[in-house]
Amino acid sequence: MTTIDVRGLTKRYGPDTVVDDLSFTVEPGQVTGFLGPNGAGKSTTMKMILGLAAPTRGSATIGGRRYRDFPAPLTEVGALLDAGAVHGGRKASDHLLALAVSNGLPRRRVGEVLARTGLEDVAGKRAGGFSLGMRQRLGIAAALLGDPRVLIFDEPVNGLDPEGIRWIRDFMRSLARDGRSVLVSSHLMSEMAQTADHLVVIGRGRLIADTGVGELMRAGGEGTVLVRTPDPGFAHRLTAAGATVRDGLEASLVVSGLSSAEIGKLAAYHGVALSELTPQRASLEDAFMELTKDSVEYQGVAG
Ligand SMILES: Nc1ncnc2c1ncn2[C@@H]1O[C@H](COP(=O)(O)OP(=O)(O)OP(=O)(O)O)[C@@H](O)[C@H]1O
Repeated sequence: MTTIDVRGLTKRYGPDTVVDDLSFTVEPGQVTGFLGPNGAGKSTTMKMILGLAAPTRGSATIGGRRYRDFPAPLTEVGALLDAGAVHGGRKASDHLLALAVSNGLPRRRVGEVLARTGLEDVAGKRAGGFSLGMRQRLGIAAALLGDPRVLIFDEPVNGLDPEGIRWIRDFMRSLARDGRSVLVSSHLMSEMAQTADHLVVIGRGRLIADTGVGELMRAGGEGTVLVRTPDPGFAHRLTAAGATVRDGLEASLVVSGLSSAEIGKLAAYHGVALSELTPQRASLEDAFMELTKDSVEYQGVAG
């Protein structure tokens, strides 16, 4: 079982600390989503894990060893940082074969990874003519060549159409089911909510949350309750009972501070008819915005 261990990882570029004392663990058998707004330091962290950038302080190890200490890194860790990094004039199979041969991997792996990523039919086509989704698959095929236990993907769904996103999502999950450790970055909570089991959230280089998807949902707040009633005085009764009430869409009331059961009892006590009483779960997107609101680089101002 191979984990990624990040301990006190710090990276400075000149006066800027872009990764700041970051510690987290990526466990096998699950997809860990690595989330943060643009510029949060996700790519820099991944590069340090992969030995492509040197930490200013701290360490990033895979199964207890640094990336650059692996004699055959591709058999330990597969990574996709930039799907554009493929020689456009080369056929997909030749691209993979060149990688396999130069890394001492068996040639049969080329056929195996082409099959696993559904690229068999286009194996003889030049990568330059591939759609972004196909290039992404080719990058993933390359990452899988050494059959590594650990996989790292930087924003793999960026720019993909819904079908491509679906494919990547299912593929990440299948890699985790194999028992591999999968670290995937994204700046979209909505995407990660459907893909990841565990979330590591950073903002301005610092750890904000290291949590299961379900726990984050609960931490996002107890949510609100949507109430509809023809009784114009009920809002006042809710406030008097300790709730916070604001006007929602189409004459509804958005109530926080009381559960739907408590609101129902209050209505019954006062003989008020309710036409709707719906608990609203805080979405992961809300939880994420709440967590990272102090760390986004540029905040839009609502008009
Ligand atoms: N080589 C470098 N030299 C100087 N600054 C850098 C370098 N690489 C990254 N940075 C800065 O470090 C910060 C973090 O960048 P990074 O790419 O790691 O963030 P990110 O979370 O991956 O963002 P995004 O989602 O936009 O890719 C940014 O402010 C970026 O400008």
